[in-house]
Amino acid sequence: MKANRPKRDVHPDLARERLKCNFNIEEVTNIIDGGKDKTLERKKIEDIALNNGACLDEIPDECLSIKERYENAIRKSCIYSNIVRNEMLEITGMENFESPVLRRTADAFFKDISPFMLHLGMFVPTLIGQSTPEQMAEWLPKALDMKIIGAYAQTELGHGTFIRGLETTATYDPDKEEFVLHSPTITSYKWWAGGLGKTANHCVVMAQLYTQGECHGTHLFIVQIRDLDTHMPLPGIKVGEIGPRMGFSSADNGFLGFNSFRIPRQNMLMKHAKVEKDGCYVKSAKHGKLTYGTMVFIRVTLVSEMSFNLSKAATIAIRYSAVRRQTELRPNEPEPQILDYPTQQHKLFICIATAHAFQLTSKWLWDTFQAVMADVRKGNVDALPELHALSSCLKAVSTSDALSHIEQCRFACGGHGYMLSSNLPFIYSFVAATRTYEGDYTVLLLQTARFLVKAWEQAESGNNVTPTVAYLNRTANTKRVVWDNTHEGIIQSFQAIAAGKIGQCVRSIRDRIKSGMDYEDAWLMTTVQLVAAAEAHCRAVLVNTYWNEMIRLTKSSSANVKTVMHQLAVLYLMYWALEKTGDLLKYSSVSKQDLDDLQRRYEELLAALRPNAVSLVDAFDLRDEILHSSLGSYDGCVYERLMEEAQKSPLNAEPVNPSFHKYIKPLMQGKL
Ligand SMILES: CC/C=C\C/C=C\C/C=C\C/C=C/C(=O)SCCNC(=O)CCNC(=O)[C@H](O)C(C)(C)COP(=O)(O)OP(=O)(O)OC[C@H]1O[C@@H](n2cnc3c(N)ncnc32)[C@H](O)[C@@H]1OP(=O)(O)O
Ligand SMILES: Cc1cc2nc3c(=O)[nH]c(=O)nc-3n(C[C@H](O)[C@H](O)[C@H](O)COP(=O)(O)OP(=O)(O)OC[C@H]3O[C@@H](n4cnc5c(N)ncnc54)[C@H](O)[C@@H]3O)c2cc1C
Repeated sequence: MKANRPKRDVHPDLARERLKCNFNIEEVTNIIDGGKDKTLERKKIEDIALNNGACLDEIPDECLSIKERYENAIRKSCIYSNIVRNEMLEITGMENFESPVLRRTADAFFKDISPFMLHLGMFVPTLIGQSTPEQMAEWLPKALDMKIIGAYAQTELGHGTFIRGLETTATYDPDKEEFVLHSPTITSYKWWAGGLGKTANHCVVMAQLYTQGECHGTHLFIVQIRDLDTHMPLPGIKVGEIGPRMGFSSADNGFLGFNSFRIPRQNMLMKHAKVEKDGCYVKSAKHGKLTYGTMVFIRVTLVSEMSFNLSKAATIAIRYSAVRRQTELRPNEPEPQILDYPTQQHKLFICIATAHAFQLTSKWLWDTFQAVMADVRKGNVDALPELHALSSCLKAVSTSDALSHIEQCRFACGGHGYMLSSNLPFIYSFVAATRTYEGDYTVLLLQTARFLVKAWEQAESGNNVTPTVAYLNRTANTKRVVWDNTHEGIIQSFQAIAAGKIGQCVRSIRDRIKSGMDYEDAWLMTTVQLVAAAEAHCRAVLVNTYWNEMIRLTKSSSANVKTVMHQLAVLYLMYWALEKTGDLLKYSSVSKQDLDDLQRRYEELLAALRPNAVSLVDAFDLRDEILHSSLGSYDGCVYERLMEEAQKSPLNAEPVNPSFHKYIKPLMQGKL
């Protein structure tokens, strides 16, 4: 199914915007991609995948029934997997099957999500992270070659957050050297796993391991659930799709129940613990939570995923705002482009800056993750708690911020932003799920808070703490930081806010314990503050990392690229300082006058960035096929595209809908 898009001239307003650009767009693209080579590789891969037009649908996905949409998604997934397998991995290298380029290119095929996403996204990473070398040799080639298709079935109907509360059991039978998987209650049914409902023939299952009459907690198992030839569920397996959702419409999220279903002993993923033939349980992991490794990996990758989604939304909203004109400023003058309104700039320029902040931070987080995992492979797990705390809060805050900024982008496009053809509702509903999956926002911030409270106590007693909380050594015992409106001063203020809030949590917990509460209740009563403290810590990490990375990556850039990248980072610092004025007043010496000055400088910065706005989103280099937007295409022919998309509505296929004769006419004639 191919559809040709008419080639149009660029809208004159957008053409004029591009003439105003005063920096080298390609240099900024290279910084975002991680280097010139990476940009070239990405473009090459995008050309291979997209130049034959295989991804274009004649009928928009949203106009299809649930079944048609799923079938179309499978059709495209197969085309796309073939391209990935035969052509793209040749360029990235097999080991880079998780490359962001593949993820980005996939968006040209799927407005929503591919049913295969969780196969490459979670099933394969779990095999890599949780298998012994023998298991990896057995399963990984089949998975990478799409000979088996997998899902990640952890969450149950009754429990998602509290993994230790999962109810599915895997009981070892030494006589047959098999595990018996069982779902003892309705709440123990696996629920949510992407691709599980109709697509997968295998899945990774998290279950409570019982052997020799003892429960050893949750472990991971690889389970074949469907016949490879007929695709029928195997006897003892009950599997299906969970029903319509807010988004993820083509991901066939599934349910799964086991009725004493047997799998070979070798199907327990045994990298960190194993069950011997005789049923003896042997733990090799140096850290009890290494079986949660896939979740940490995905949390890390989600930060760059948020940058990507935000860059799409910002590109759509800014190009549209350059073309859209509304309201006379003065009588008889032309209506201004809505991008000229400072309120519109306030909504949108932070989205560009945040996409940069997340992208630069994600690269740093990825390097940190790789370094910690290298240590873990050598048996050193010392840095795992810090990585868990860091990945938890960055996942929580990046998904939450991306979500609210994407909604701002939709607001910024007025009524047309509400159209599915703008793609903003799809981007929003996709990102809405990220705030919940892979660990809910509140739950993950509370994990970070546990780490912060311990770090604060260490710093309070004069001990050195780990790098991301090193600011506590400086600020834990300080009352208020002296306000300084330079970038260093603002970063230090964020650190002071974080330290102040963590300290306040520690005092609240101690006061509550003194007044007779046990530790658990004192902690529980303090959780509202603990979430805020973890968020503040995350903001301190984000501003510091973004700034340092921006300086590092622009060292050899041209002067104007340095300036514009600098402006974006300063905008990010100022935006958040102004958002947190209450905290600044509490934890720094900032005055009303200082805040008024900051507000004025922020407004001047919006004006300074205005001429480069369109070029800054052009620098994200998102092809129209990836944007899927009537409002955001490179040529800016917004109204033509809206009209073109409207024609595709199935309701426009006939001049009179049959319901007129069946219902409306009888109603009009009083015959109903
Ligand atoms: C590139 C990707 C792009 C797109 C993706 C596209 C599509 C993907 C779509 C959907 C995929 C979705 C998949 C899923 O959602 S899979 C299911 C994910 N589920 C969760 O994330 C559940 C969240 N819950 C948890 O992680 C844990 O239950 C929780 C950490 C909240 C608590 O665990 P537990 O009860 O076992 O521990 P605690 O007693 O609270 O803590 C004990 C101790 O352990 C430390 N800890 C916990 N987790 C870890 C970890 N992962 N690593 C290291 N340490 C960990 C914790 O901090 C405690 O330490 P201490 O305070 O020192 O005692
Ligand atoms: C689109 C989508 C795709 C998914 N894909 C998969 C998948 O492929 N595989 C898979 O296994 N799972 C998947 N999930 C499940 C997902 O991981 C869980 O939904 C998520 O971890 C949240 O768990 P929950 O639904 O049990 O929420 P709950 O834990 O029930 O949360 C409900 C509310 O309670 C609050 N809460 C819970 N515990 C605490 C606490 N200790 N302290 C304070 N507040 C708390 C939360 O903040 C939240 O507000 C997916 C979910 C979605 C939405």
